[in-house]
Amino acid sequence: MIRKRKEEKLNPVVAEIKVHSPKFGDLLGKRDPIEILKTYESCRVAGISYITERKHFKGDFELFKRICKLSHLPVLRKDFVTSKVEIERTAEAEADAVLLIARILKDKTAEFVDFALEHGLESVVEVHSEKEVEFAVETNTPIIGINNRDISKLEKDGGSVEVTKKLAKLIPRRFVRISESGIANLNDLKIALSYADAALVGTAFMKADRVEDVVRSFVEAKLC
Ligand SMILES: O=P(O)(O)OC[C@@H](O)[C@@H](O)c1c[nH]c2ccccc12
Repeated sequence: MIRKRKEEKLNPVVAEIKVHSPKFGDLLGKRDPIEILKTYESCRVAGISYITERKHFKGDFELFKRICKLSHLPVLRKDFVTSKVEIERTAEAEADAVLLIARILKDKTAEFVDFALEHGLESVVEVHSEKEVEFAVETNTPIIGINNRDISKLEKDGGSVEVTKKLAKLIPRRFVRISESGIANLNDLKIALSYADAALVGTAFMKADRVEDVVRSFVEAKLC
């Protein structure tokens, strides 16, 4: 008798290929970012995130385009987008989603979300405060990202999933909610996924000695 393989419930984890952090410095080392991508994919993460910002995160738009072309998973472009040209570039790169930061765009957030949707991109509107949640819920974005850190502090603040706990309940369930940043261990992940629909992790994966082991532990952990 062949036992039916029990449907494995995987945790919805978006894995970030984060090559540099203002707080920790170089995260990539001598590794090939495409190998990191393949490792993430082999661990059955839900999606891929990549920061294209150059100055503080050492992003590389050409690498971003390669990631979009090579990955079979949804790819999110993270940057401090302030112009619609950047949305067009994201769409031309054949990405699936673009981060739009409510702190930056404020009352232009809704217009930028619609522009992204018109260009075939999903948007992730990022919030870190109640005020920013107010901007986000007025838009047509399908996804709201709760940044557990204050992005203006460039990661110099710790970042706690308590921010997700505080803001998630202000976000109607018609939105997909992603808890982002400062998710360092399975306890953080458990809290994040108690309030949000998915979790986005970068540093904890990139700093791991054995990336595959840590990513797999996050994706396969029994959290309930
Ligand atoms: O490395 P962490 O703490 O797991 O965080 C990842 C991601 O959330 C973070 O890099 C991030 C969230 N929003 C951003 C906007 C721009 C640059 C980076 C980010």
